Amino acid sequence: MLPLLSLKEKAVRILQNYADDLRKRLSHIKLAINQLENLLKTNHSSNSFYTFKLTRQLYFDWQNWLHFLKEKHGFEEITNLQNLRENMPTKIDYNEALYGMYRLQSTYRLDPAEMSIGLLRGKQYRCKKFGVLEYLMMGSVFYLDEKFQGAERWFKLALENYNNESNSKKFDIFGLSNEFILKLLMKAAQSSGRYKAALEYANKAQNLNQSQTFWHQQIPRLKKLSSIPEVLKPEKPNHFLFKPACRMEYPAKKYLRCHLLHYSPFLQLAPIKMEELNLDPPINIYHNLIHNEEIVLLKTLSNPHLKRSMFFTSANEVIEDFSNLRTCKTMRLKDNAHHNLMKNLNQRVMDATGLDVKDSEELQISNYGIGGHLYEHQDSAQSTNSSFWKYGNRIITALYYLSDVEQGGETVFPYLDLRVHTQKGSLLVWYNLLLNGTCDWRVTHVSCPILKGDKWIATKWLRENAQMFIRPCPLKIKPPQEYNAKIIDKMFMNENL
Ligand SMILES: O=C(O)CCC(=O)C(=O)O
Ligand SMILES: [Fe+2]
Repeated sequence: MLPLLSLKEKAVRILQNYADDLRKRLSHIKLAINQLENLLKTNHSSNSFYTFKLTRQLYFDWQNWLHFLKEKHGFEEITNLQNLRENMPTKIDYNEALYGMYRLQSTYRLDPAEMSIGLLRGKQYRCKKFGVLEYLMMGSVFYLDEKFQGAERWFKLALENYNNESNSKKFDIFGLSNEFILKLLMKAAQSSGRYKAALEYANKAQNLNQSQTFWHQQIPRLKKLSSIPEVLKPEKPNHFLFKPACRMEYPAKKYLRCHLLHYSPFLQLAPIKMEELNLDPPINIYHNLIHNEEIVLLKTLSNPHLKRSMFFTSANEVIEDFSNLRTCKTMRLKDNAHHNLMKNLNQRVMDATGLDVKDSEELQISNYGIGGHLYEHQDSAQSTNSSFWKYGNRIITALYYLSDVEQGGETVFPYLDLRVHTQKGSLLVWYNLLLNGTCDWRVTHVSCPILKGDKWIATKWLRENAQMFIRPCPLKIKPPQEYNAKIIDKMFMNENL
C-alpha cells in the first residue's frame, strides 16, 4: 500500500509541474490575445504609426508566437510519468484487486450501497467512497460473470452518482456519459429477463438523445419483449464452496475441552495451552506458541521474497495470471534462513503434536491482503506418482497465525461445521490423513476472503514416513462416512440460491 501511495504522490507532483507549465503558456497566449484586441479597438488605419505597429505585430511578433505555439512542452513531465509506469500496478494487479472486491461482495452478500461507503457487515470503516468509475467496474465484473441482477444494482449506483456529480465533464476523458450507463443498465436488465425495466432505461436514454438511431431500434424490440409475462432468468450457479461456507453461521460444538500439555520435562516448566476444536478428525489450537519478536522476524525475513502464489494446471503448467482460487503471496523459508528461530518453531510443533518434523517441508509464509482467500482444498495429495511422495503424504498441517484479522480471513472446515478465527500467536493443527494413510475428505478447508486487515500465516506440513514408529498404522480402522459430493455440496450450494 505504501509504495502505491508514494507513487501517487510522485505522479501528482509531476502533473502539478505540467499544469504549471500549461498555466504559464495560457497566460502568454492570453497576453497576445489582449494585445491584438486592444489594437483592433483603437482603429486608426490612417495613422502611419498605427500601421507600423500593426504590421510589426502581425509580421514580427506573429512569427515568434507561432514558434512559441509549436514548441514541444511538458516533454519532461510526460517522460517522467511514463517512467513511473514501470512501478505502477499492472493489469494483473488491477484485475486481482477488482476480483477481490467482487469476491467480497458475492461471498458475504454485501449490499453494494453499504459496501461502497465502507460499511462492512454492520461496521463502518473510514474509507473513500466509491465513485462512478468504481461502480461501473464492479458492475462489469458481475456482468462478465453473468450475474446480471448484481450488475444492474452496481450500474444503477453509477448512474445515480453520475447524475449527482456537479462536474460530470471530468468523465469525458473516459468516454463516459449517462447515455452510456443507461445502455449498460438496459443490457443487464434484459439479460436477466427484466424487459420492462430494460424498456424504461431505453426510454430514458432516448429522451436524452433523440437523434440516436440505436435507441429507436431498441424501443420497439423491448416493447415486444415486455408485452409477454416476465420470467426472471435464473442466475448462474456458484461453483465455489468457500462462498456459502464463509458466510455460514456454525453451531457451537459440545464436549470439547482445553488441556495443559506437560508431558516432557520442558513442557513441565512451560506447558502448552491446547484447545480442542474437533475430535474426529482431531483439530486443535495451541495458544501463545509464537512470540511477537519471532513473528516480526518471520515477516522481515520473508517480506522481500513474497510472490503472488501461482496455480498449476493438471499438466503442471503455471497459470500466469492471478488466480481466482488462491489470492495471496507466499514464499518458503529454508531452515538455515535463521537457524535458532526455525529450530524453535519446529520444536514447538513437535511438542504440540508429538510428531517428528524430520523430512517436513520448508516453512511456508503466506500473506493475504483485502479480498485474499484460498478456495476449498485438501492439503494431502491424492496421486501417488510424483516426487512429492518421497517422504510420504502430508500427515498434518501445523499453521501458525502471525496476525489477527479484523473481519474475514477465518480458516473454515465446512464439512465439520468449524470456523477458526485467526488468533495471532496460536498454532492450528489438523490431521489430513486417516490412520490407514488415506486422505480424509472431512478436513477440506478454505481461507475466507479478508474484509478488513491482512492475514499472515506460517505453515508447516509434516510428512507421513517420519512418523512411522510414532503413529503406527492399525490394520483396521473405522472408516468415516463416504464422501458423497452430491449430497454434501448440495447442502452448501442450496444456501447460495
Ligand atoms: O490460510 C489459511 O487459513 C489456510 C491455509 C491453507 O489451507 C494452506 O496454505 O494450505
Ligand atoms: Fe490448506
